[in-house]
Amino acid sequence: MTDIAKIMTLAPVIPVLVIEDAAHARPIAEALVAGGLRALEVTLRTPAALDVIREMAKVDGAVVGAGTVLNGDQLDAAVDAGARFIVSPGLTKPLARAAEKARVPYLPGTANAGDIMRALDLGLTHVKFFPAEAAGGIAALKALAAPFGQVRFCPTGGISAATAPNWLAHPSVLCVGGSWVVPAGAPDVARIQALAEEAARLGA
Ligand SMILES: O=C(O)C(=O)C[C@H](O)[C@H](O)COP(=O)(O)O
Repeated sequence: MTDIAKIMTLAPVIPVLVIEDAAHARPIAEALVAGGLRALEVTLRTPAALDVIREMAKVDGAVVGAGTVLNGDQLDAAVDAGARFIVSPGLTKPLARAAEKARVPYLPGTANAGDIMRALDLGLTHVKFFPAEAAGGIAALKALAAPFGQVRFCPTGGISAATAPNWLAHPSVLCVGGSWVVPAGAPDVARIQALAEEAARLGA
């Protein structure tokens, strides 16, 4: 199983996907991969999410993960559906243990020094910084990165194509996450591919 560092370095941006209709899954994943984004985070926020993971997992080049995973049952369901990595908005010990048991790469959300220390206690050095803008923005990330030199971040939450380069410029940031690459509603695959191409060039 690929480790989370490899997944975080496949591209500068992990698109965060909220997809209502499993019929949209494959065309969206194909457009994202064609645009250069391979790690795709399907949030478990819609009833279709597990079917979306199943469909996207069939797309060549896509490395499909599950986001908004809140507990071990959801983690197991996502892995059964084909998720190859797991993302959560926060960090709990039971979820970290479930990821370890399932041997699936796991990116937990952290927002402050205590969260990061709990992640380190659990052997997790690669974390999300969420909600990135609301939790203090780049100034907060810089302050947190100083005492945690070994930690690598994926800031997510409130980031756009315009602000992503500022985050990616920080040496502790391997990638950013964001929902801007796939606008809500019926998919416009040409537009999604163009947004993915732009995102794939960020930080280059
Ligand atoms: O729930 C999770 O596991 C998450 O990953 C949270 C998402 O990353 C953010 O909600 C995306 O934030 P926006 O790009 O501002 O829409």
